[in-house]
Amino acid sequence: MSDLKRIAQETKGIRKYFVLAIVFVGIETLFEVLIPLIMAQVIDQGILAHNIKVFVYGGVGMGTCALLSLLTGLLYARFAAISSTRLGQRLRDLEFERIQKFTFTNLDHFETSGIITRLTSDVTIVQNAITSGLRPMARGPIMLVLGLVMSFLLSWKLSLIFFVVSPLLVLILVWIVKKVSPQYPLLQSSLDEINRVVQENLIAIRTVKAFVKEKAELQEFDEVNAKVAGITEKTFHYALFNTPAFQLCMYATIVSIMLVGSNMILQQSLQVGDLTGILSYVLQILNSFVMLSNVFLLLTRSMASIQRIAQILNEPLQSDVNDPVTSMDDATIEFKDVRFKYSANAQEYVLDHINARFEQGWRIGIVGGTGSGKTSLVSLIPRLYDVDAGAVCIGGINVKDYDLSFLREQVGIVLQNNVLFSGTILENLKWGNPDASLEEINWACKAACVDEFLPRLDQGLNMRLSQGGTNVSGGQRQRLCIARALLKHPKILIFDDSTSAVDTKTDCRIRSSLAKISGMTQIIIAQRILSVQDCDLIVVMENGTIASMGSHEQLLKTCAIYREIYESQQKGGEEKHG
Ligand SMILES: Nc1ncnc2c1ncn2[C@@H]1O[C@H](COP(=O)(O)OP(=O)(O)OP(=O)(O)O)[C@@H](O)[C@H]1O
Repeated sequence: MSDLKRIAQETKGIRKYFVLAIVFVGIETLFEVLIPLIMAQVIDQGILAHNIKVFVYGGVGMGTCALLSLLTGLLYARFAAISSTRLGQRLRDLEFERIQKFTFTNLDHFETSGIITRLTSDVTIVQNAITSGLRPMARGPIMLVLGLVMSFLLSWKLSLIFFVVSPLLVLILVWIVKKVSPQYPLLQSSLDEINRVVQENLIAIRTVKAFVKEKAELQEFDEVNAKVAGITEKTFHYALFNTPAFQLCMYATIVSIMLVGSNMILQQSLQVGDLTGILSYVLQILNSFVMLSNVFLLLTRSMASIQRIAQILNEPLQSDVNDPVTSMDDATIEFKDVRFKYSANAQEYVLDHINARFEQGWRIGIVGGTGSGKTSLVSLIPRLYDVDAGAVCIGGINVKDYDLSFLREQVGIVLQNNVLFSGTILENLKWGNPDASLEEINWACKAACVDEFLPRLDQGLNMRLSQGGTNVSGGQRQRLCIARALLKHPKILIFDDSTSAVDTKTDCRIRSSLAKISGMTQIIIAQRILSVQDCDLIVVMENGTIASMGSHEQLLKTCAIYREIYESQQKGGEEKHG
């Protein structure tokens, strides 16, 4: 219920359409319910009593009711469509806005496929609940109550039959709802799974083809597809009982009313018109039960989706401090006894007791084995993740005290697997700084060695990149990402193994251009010692701790791990050249 409240809070401006839709469907139902009552009068006091006046007035009355019912029905449909469309738009906006504020920790709580389902299918289900559910939800109770009142007015004795049949129908409907409702969350999570398989396959389609894994992929898809079909079948298997249950009860009631009613007509305690009227109300009353059970099913399905949408809207974000710092005079970075792990339940810290100081304008190299914590360490600087203990400070101020957007503007990061977006190369570069002049763009392209391959590309800066930038090589992509980050003119620039796909000569050229940029604190994570050996400080990571720090020469003398990496790379280099 709190999830429903959460969504309801966000429906300002839409509620009036929602209320209007309910009001019009209510009026539509009232007119519809009046028709059998007038019909009973027309038969008894018009046709059977040969009173032409009652017949004509009754006919006009029924026609007017039908016309007004049609008109209000149309108005209902319009307002229901507006509420549903706008609610869908609002929910997608809210979710997307929230996701943009997510940190990596938040993102770790969701699968990408689950986020996509929550933005698409779950929103559609909530919208469907309005378009298909609002009408029966309003009509059901009105028809039920008015139908009962009217049939009691016509003949209370005959109407007692409803009290025998209705509980039976209610029991069947409750059983169906109970069986079906637990299936809906399962159905939505199985849709997540199908999205995941399709998404992974499409993203890694080149790898799939290179490993000739099409069959295995097809099999995995078939399995999740069959799972979705299985759950859907199970869900609708129970839901299908609705119609036969309704028909059974309806025919049982009609037969009983006909039997008792015709007896009453014979004994002259009931008129033919009243019996016809009651028979129409039988249909209305039982129909309203089925409508209500369908609404229940729709609501349970949309409640499952509302809960999933609310998970995104309620995901706790990194809190901004009250008076956030929005200036950075000094880009010196300090790690003060930092401890960090990705999950609160994890046994061991990924980073443990990290103490280090990187002076402003320094170039800091970070090396270490895979999984030693290099990426995790630099992720704490722009608060992609937050420390569990200790503090990361920039210019003596805790990163948590900075305005988050400001902090991230000051810290550029070129990730290991940075991606480009569909659009031209120029648009991609300007993503780093929309106001960048052509002069600045040329400077960044030169520094990142993009100028080496740009003239060879079709249309140069205006070449269109495909989604993810897959129509340029890995090394070219990395260089474009570096140029993009340079255009941001950050105070701190982090390169996370971002020249791994670039040849050694180009890597060397990029490094020497970067060395010329003064005042910017640069952190370079690299596998190759060659990429960091001229740095002011080199940090050697091992199992989440700093094994050693110093210059290249110092580390060669004092750090066995560093020496080992260096020597193995020297040997590799010699063997290659030999
Ligand atoms: N999002 C994550 N969730 C849980 N554990 C993670 C996550 N990212 C990394 N880890 C774990 O944290 C540890 C450190 O990973 P990290 O990526 O910082 O290492 P690294 O030194 O940068 O490795 P590499 O050189 O391979 O990139 C590893 O054991 C890794 O499995």
